[in-house]
Amino acid sequence: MKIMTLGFVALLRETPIRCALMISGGVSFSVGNHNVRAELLQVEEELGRLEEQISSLLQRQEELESVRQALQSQLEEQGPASSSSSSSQGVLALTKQELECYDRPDFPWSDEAQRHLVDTFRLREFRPLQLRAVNLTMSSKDLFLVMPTGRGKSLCYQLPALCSTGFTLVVSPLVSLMEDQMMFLRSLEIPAALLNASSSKEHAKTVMVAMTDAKSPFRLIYVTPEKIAKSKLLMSRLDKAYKAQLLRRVAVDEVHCCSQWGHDFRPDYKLLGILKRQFPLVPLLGLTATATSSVLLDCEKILNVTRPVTLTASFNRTNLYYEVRCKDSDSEVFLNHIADLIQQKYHQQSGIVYVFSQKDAECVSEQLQQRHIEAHPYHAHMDPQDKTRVHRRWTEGRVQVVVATVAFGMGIDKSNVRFVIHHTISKSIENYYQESGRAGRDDQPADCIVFYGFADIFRISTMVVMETMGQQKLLQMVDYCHRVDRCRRSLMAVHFGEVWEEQDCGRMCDVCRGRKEELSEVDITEHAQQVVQILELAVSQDERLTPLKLLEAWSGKGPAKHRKGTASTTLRRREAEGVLVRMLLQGYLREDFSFTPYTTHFYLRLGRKAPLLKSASHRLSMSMRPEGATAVTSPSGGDQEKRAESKSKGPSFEDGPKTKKAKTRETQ
Ligand SMILES: Nc1ncnc2c1ncn2[C@H]1C[C@H](O)[C@@H](COP(=O)(O)OP(=O)(O)OP(=O)(O)O)O1
Repeated sequence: MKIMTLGFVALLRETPIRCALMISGGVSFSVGNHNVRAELLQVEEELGRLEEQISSLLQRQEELESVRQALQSQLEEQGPASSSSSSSQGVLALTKQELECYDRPDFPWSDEAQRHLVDTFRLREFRPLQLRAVNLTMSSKDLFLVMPTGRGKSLCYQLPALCSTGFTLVVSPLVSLMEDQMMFLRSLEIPAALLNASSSKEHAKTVMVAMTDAKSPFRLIYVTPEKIAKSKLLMSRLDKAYKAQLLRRVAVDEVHCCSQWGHDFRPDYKLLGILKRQFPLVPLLGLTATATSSVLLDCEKILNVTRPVTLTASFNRTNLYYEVRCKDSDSEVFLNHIADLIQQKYHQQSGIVYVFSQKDAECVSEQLQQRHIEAHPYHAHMDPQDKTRVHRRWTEGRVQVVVATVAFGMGIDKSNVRFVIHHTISKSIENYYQESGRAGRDDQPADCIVFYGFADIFRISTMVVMETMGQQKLLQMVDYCHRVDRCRRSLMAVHFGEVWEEQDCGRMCDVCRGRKEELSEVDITEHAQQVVQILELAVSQDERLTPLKLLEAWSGKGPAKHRKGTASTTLRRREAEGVLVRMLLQGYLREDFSFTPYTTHFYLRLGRKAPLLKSASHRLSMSMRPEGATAVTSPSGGDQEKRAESKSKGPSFEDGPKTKKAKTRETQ
């Protein structure tokens, strides 16, 4: 941020336009006899240049961040500090050496913990940070554990519960999540209980009595935050249990729900501070898959924990292969493509196909069934019993593919999912990370493939139009799909405040696997100028164009008035779409919406940077991979897979007679 501000001030000083900043903070333009349009163009040009400089400064900032991380880890090798173990207030709870002691297997409880890991949880070994977290909480330290979804946070309180007397109180935000956990614990024969608003009086009484009974079988008691906030009886039982030293640990799942800054704020989580106030000697373990340091700091205050140890696991899922494919506009061809993929590459393997809507879930699953794939739909409007049935049959391996909306999310914990295919892009990178992250929970290789289609951008855009930042987040997802010059992982990492270098990817994305020398930077200025002309014509006619109408006019089709005196393109459809997306991402185009009682319409309009294209010196380019140049394959890809692949690569200006013409024109 600092860099941006300084850069901005310096650039303002250089700005040649005559504008006087008024002391009141307003801006007065000394326009005089100048043509307003010319001056506006100059301002726009200057803004465009500024934006480019800001973007290169941001890139530099990113590079410096990565150098800083490298230097910090060098220091950590030599010295005592560790950023991932500090309390979120920046005061180190434990030094690096002290923390490393918690990886040792010689604590008094270590043998028992190892035995439970293997015999009770049927796992071979701890995943990174699990052992450390177990030892820290067993040593009565307050702990915040930030770990990506599916990495095994639950084990970090469930296993200690088995190695301790008394019980662990688990606060969880969703009854369905608690029920899943209960089912899981039951399958491992671990006695646990659940208290929520719909618990029967009899059941609640049994659980409350058990809290103060040293011989009670329950090792874990799950409650909703509402129950703690509203039930005096529960608090009095917990008080008694505390005094009898039977309340041994408190685990707050989804701890980010405490903070208003977190994305899932739950008002009742704000009241959980009472737990540490009433039971100061009981260690608290806060778990989350998504929390920035400011959110954690807020949680620390709300929960009344002082200087907890914070363990942060990397969000990089190294066993997942990320890939983007272009979606064929012919739905039959596209469906065949998905079906071929599932039949040839994931034969008898379990997977999920994420779709945009309930209708898509039903249609796509039906079409896959027609192609002899055992696929079933899953969406929010299904009967709960049907949902449970589909989920169960899929978990047991009797259904190969679930074709689902995002309703198929929380509580989905099948370990051997070998592929997650996105039939439509997600609405944000964070969403994509979560959804695709349901693959490969067993740490074995798995593929995450997203099919990227031009029209889908606008379908989703109208859906997220009301969400704060909805549009920006969607465009980041589009950027993730559109780019062919940057490692998919590195684009994702930014969203988790991490820096993953290409070596962290290990050639586990299509970009890193493709050959860099095949990429070409194509000048698309003239194409972009043609688009601007068409939109200017529309403005002069007081019309707005949808993306499809714009493409139509640009291809010399549709109503003549939309293309009067403008040039039509010789680009192929996919190439033309690529140019529009690039223009949208770069601010040469912008979105516009209109609302009717029944639907939301989406239009493309001239963006802030569009006037720059009037200047002869201004160029716009786009990185491209020639079609069919690289047969990228994911870990288990075969020959057939390569053939399917070459059909679906991104936009190209380089092959076929049509595009050669376009290329010649570009360089004129
Ligand atoms: N050490 C381990 N080795 C292999 N599998 C493990 C290990 N620890 C946990 N798992 C498995 C058990 C579950 O099937 C899966 C996810 O664990 P879970 O505790 O539900 O994740 P989580 O709590 O981090 O995810 P979420 O954020 O979705 O709740 O990982």
